[in-house]
Amino acid sequence: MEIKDEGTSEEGQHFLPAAQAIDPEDTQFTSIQKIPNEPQLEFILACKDLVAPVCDRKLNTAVQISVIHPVEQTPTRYSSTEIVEGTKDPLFLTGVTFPSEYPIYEETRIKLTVYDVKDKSHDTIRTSVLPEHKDSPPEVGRRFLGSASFQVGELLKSKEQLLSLSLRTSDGGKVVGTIEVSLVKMGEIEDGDTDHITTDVQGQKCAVAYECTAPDSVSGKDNLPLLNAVLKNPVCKLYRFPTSDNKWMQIREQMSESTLSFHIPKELISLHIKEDLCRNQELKELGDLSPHWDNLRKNVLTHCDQMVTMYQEILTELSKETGSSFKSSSSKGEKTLEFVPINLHLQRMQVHSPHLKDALYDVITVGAPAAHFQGFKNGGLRKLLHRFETERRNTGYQFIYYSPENTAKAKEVLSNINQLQPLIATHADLLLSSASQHSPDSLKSSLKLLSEKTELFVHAFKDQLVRSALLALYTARPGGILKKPPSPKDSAEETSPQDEPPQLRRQDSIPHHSDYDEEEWDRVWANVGKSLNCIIATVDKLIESDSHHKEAGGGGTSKDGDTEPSLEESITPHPKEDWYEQLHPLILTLKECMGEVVSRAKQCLTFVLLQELAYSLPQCLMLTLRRDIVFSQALAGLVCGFIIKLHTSLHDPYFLQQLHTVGLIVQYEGLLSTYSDEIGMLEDMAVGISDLRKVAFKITEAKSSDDLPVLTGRREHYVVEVKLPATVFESLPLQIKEGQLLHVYPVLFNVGINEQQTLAERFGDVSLQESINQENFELVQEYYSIFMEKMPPDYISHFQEQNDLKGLLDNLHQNIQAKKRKNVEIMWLAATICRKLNGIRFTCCKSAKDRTSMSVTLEQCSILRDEHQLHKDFFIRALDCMRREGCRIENVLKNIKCRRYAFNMLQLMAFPKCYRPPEGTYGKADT
Ligand SMILES: O=P(O)(O)O[C@H]1[C@H](O)[C@@H](O)[C@H](O)[C@H](O)[C@@H]1OP(=O)(O)O
Repeated sequence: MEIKDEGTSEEGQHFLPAAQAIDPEDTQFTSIQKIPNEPQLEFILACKDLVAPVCDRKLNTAVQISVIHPVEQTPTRYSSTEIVEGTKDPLFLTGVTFPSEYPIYEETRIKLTVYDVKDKSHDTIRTSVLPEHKDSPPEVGRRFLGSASFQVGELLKSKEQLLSLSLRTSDGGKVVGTIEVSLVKMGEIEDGDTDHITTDVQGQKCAVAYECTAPDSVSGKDNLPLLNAVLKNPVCKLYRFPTSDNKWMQIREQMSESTLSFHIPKELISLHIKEDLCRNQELKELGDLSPHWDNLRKNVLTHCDQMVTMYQEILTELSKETGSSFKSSSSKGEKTLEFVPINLHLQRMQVHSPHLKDALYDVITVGAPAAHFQGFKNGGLRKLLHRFETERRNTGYQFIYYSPENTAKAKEVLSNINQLQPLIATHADLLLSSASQHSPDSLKSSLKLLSEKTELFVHAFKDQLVRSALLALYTARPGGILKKPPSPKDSAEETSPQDEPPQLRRQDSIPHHSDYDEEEWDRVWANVGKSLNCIIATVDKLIESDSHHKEAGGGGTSKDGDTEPSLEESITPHPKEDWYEQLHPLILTLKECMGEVVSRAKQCLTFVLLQELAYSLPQCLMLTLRRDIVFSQALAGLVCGFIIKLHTSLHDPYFLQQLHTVGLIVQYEGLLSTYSDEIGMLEDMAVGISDLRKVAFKITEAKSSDDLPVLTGRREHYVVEVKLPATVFESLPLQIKEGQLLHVYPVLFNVGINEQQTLAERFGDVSLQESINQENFELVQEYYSIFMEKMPPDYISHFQEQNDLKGLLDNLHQNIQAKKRKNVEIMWLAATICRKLNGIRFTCCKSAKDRTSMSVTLEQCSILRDEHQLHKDFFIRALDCMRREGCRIENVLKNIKCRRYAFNMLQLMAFPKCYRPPEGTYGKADT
């Protein structure tokens, strides 16, 4: 017989009935005193002397927790405990926690309903989220035992912060046992008799006494505004697990979305639009070209303009998503959301265990950065880019081949020019203003800055690429005919644009032209240096004659440039005018020379970019789009991970030192299979992650409390400016405060674990995974060497004592070499190495929903076992608690509105054992 509970709406912390979340009447209720960002209320549950209605078997019990808001009568399901098997005195390891945002008051009632679960496979019947739905589906597989309720205020004011409530049958009559509710304060200790606690190994007992140690603050409070601006909609879970010495540890699990999911893509797309508009303009300003090149340019411009329009449309669409901080797995193929990372969350575990320092473990979970809308029929970026480059190199009859490095160099020089030219102009104007003030000191310092920037400018053109590009452009002008065959000795590395025989189309050829005056560029370029030298000489002369003038008793010039009028001044031309007038024409010449260099260099380098775009339109632009999309998803995750890492580690001076001297390792765990579409996803992901090397961070002082990071740069190099509150910023090392760029070292290790991977291993190809793991192992080793070299010796000796990093690296290497099937050891070792190196951890699968959830919960429990002495007999129970009632099942719910991991039995048989979820939590789900 199934006994139905009264109608309640679906549980789920995000899905509060709207009225409940925003009701202005809430103000009439008594708020719970709270610490910022800490949960408002946490408690744990245990039952005693439960009476089974029919003595057919031992009880398997679970408690469902519902909330009755003061103005409402109906309970809203909030959470559940795990199922405790075979006892009438169950002690639940899954507790209850209400995050700081939750509308809960002293007047709020909590209802506790105890069920006897007969069939675990039916336990997750709560398949849809219908908060206002009053008629719950029939409770298949479990029967109602009894319920009790209390007001939050009663618990808070209770003597020992413990309530012992009678459980009654649905008619409110018969008492069927007692339920104990104990308030928990993370870091404080609970006493209790836990003789009957069930373990993985049945019959084990655990005498438990909480011991009180002062909670160590692990979350810099000064820095909270930053975190609050970035993290949204937290889901919180609470557990208590026994330690190997039979004490309790408390674990709080938290999962939050991030506003950066949308903010970073929007910033990035704006930059792409800016960059591409500028390039398109430069293409238009290339001047006259011969018909072949002119047609090519027109064609390129048509496509490029279309691309810009498309980026603008995507940005417009994204801008409509104000306040969004989450893209669900079911939206992964939506065109307008392609730049947004899939299901991005911070997964945090906070541990308070006896005798040990409180600890935080963060993993960013996110769908593998990949271009789902474009699809994977032809593979992903790693393959597509390689194929594109090879074909381009070998098909040079319509354009000149420049290698990706040279194309990147052309972009870099162009960007340097665009930055330096206005800067030099400003310094030149400042020099003139110092001259008009007749201020020798300020003149000297203006000159210094002008010289530095001009030297950088001149230096930017010291490249063979500029010369070869100038010649190439010359030949592409109307009437520019190639008279001589290419000569390898003058090589940059281009192939000829003309229809010459294939043997002449070599990688290192350069167009030649007999009429081309190769030295002309040298003259134009040298003129900048010469005019700077003239300015330097004139300034020296002016300052020298000024000091002679003063020595000879002339008009005094005070240090700050204020002049005192003298007799001599009144009869000789005013020195202020002299200085200005002498320098003014020289500055004009410098600007003119610079203008000439800029115009020539811009044109010829833009011509190099034209070559990149000319090949295989529009595919080449689609490839850029694909790379931008994948990079955007990866970048949003990275910025989120960086900010969170910064927030949690700011108090650690060694971390800060590591940050500016070494940089941070960012380790991605991939669970994709090397089969079918996921090959393409992995190929996208590998490029997206390695492209993150182009990103550097800079920390600046925030002007307001919700300052979000700002992105600058272009496709080859981005800087993310992270803003910290003044008080925190002040405490940073000087190098960071001065704006030193902070680098990241992204690495990816992938191990496919599902049934598709079995197919890949048996009948397919796993070489992609093998080469990614090998390549990335080398990167980790490189990072480790820099770390050992740059961190201070006293830190290193302590670090080596604590951690056998060398051993872990050797072990990882052996496992990668071993080529064992589904060798998950690789991921565990890589994650451990990353944590020990103070890095940022990521876990990804296609949607970051199912496999990722298995992996992060396994990682959490492994950490509890290895670092916090989780009782070994409770490992599986802890894992099941987290998978059954923890944050990750909420993650599944938020993504697909169904509380089931999307695995079937067959799939799970292919999974390594510890990646299989507990019975009743998986099944067919419409993903
Ligand atoms: O979160 P994932 O593990 O990528 O979700 C997979 C799941 O592993 C698989 O069993 C299922 O058949 C679906 O393909 C899930 O992917 P969705 O992207 O459809 O959620």
